[in-house]
Amino acid sequence: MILASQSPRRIELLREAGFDIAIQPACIDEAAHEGEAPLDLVARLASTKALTVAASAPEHELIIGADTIVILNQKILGKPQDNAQAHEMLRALSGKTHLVATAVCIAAGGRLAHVLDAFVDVCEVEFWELSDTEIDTYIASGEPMDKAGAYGIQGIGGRKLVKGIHGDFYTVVGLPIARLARVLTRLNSHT
Ligand SMILES: Cc1cn([C@H]2C[C@H](O)[C@@H](COP(=O)(O)OP(=O)(O)OP(=O)(O)O)O2)c(=O)[nH]c1=O
Repeated sequence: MILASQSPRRIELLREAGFDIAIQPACIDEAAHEGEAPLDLVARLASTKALTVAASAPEHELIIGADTIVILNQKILGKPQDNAQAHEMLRALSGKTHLVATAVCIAAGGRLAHVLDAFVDVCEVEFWELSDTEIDTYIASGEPMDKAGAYGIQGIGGRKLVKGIHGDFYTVVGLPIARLARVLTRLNSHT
């Protein structure tokens, strides 16, 4: 099985769940298309990652692609480019409830690479009201930089910013592992 992702969190979650995976990140253009809905974008990116790697993978190999986005008032918050953008995102999330969507796509490799299964899992996350000092202290920790929405629920973010969640914690981290494990078990029992 190949994970088409460089995310250390996804690698760790799959390995901890007992899956033996090889890593082959897919470098793709993650920009949204004009007028594309957030859930359509996240699903497209997960399947593009999986299919890009699947095309050069061995026949019958399973490839997993995933993508995570943060959605506030129908708008997508990606990864911040710099501290100023991280501040802007965290200011917008302060005191509000947003959605985190993680799309997962499982593809079969080889010349006839194709999608075997795909789903989007959504979790609701509520933030405490944040002061500018709290935001700047959090940014100074370095945690926001490689993360959608400029926070990590698994780190300091979860201990300082998050008031509550409704849904799967691991969807926010980047991979709804329990749901994915069920799909993989079903697919493996068919092969
Ligand atoms: C909201 C949130 C996001 N994130 C992370 C999950 C994802 O790794 C990242 C979103 O970026 P993605 O583009 O989904 O993934 P990635 O760039 O890390 O890896 P790849 O493209 O190779 O698959 O944000 C957290 O780790 N914790 C959080 O609480």
